[in-house]
Amino acid sequence: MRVKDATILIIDDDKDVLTAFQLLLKPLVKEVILENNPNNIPNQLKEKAFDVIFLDMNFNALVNTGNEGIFWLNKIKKMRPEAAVVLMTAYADIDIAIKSLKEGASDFIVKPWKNAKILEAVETVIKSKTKDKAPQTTTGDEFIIGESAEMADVFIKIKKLGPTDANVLILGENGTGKDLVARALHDHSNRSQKPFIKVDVGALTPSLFESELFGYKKGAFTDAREDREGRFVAANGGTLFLDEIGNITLEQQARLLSVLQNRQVTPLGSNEVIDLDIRLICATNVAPDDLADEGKFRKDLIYRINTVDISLPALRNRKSDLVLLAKHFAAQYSDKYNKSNLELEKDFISKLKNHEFPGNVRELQYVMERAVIMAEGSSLTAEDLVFSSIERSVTTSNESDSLNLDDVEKNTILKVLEKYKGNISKSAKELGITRAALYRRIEKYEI
Ligand SMILES: Nc1ncnc2c1ncn2[C@@H]1O[C@H](COP(=O)(O)OP(=O)(O)OP(=O)(O)O)[C@@H](O)[C@H]1O
Repeated sequence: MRVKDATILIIDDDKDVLTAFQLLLKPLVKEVILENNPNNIPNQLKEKAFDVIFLDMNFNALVNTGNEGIFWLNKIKKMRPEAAVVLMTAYADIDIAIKSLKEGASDFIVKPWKNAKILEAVETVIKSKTKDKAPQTTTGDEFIIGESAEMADVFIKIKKLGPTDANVLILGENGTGKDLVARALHDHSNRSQKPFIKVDVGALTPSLFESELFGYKKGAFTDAREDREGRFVAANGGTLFLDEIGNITLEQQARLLSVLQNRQVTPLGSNEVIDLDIRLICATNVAPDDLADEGKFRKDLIYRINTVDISLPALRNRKSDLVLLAKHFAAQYSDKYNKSNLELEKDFISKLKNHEFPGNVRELQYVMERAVIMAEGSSLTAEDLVFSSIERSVTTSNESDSLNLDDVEKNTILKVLEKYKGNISKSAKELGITRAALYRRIEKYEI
């Protein structure tokens, strides 16, 4: 469909906004309908099919929760699922706006907006409506590969959140691409020309935590032979990426919180207070449920670092990306090792799909590098695909070709052991057998 054939509904209780929309869109589209009372939305929808609906998030100036926008969004999607809804939001409500994308909104624009942004939103949603039925092949960032619906969601968030200064918490298992996403957020921000500083806070000892992050003055402690700038100050003007944030002690959390609250840091042994202007991105492989455990993690810190979160899906939960990524790495390593671009044979792909990839994309990357190095012929066959004992193949029983009972039992045990990271008690409980019975089977199957 073309923009000039579009029928557009604008819902906002501010008459000036409605007039501005009308002046802008009327000459460009088929019809613009204005509505200043959200309670009339059902009637409007009964009368006409709209292609695009611009919906204000807050109608009552006194209650700025944005929930009213979500309420009306749900109503519209129920009555007219085919209509593309673009939410209009204040900057402070950006996290609610992001949530609205999950609830079915097609896009959102942040107030105050430029006319170009509105036109861009109309064009984008009309374009995506036109190719709605085509398979999704979004590759949001040049280096982040993925065409699954889960990754499309991630790309939208990178694009939307990048230019804001919102604190982002990236969640995901090891090797799912948290580093890449942090970098992409920085690259999409206005700070992209400024420093991007990464600190693996989970790996810092208690004494290093302070000196590394806050810096120190010469003589502040025995080994402080000269002044050293902390990572907070190094990131000033740019982005600070704190990785493995779920692994720091409660005491370290308190120190971090006070810096983030005050937006100031004092190097060890110094009286000088340094103002900070940083965008904070944090990442963790700790599951959200565990982060909610107040014995391990301060709620106030979680709130501060997590204006919005981005969850990266495990590779085993987005099999449609698996082959795409495997081909990408095959090409990359064929190039690196001066081999002609190695194709993936069918048996290679099916072996790949039967693996659980507990190490996610990083594991796939290693496996592909090894396969390319070992390959003899002009294509990759199942024989070239070797999972090391660390990344042991955990073939799910229902995906396995074998219906042999022993194989099924062995695979189930492997899967459960993997799930509980080798914890015998928890695994035995899940399998419904005693610890001794589990040990006997581990011995029997040489696990
Ligand atoms: N979607 C993707 N497209 C291309 N490469 C990817 C993708 N996801 C991850 N990778 C690659 O996989 C490797 C691991 O990614 P990354 O270091 O970002 O993961 P991580 O979640 O930060 O891991 P960890 O929790 O262990 O730090 C990197 O080499 C990265 O380039």
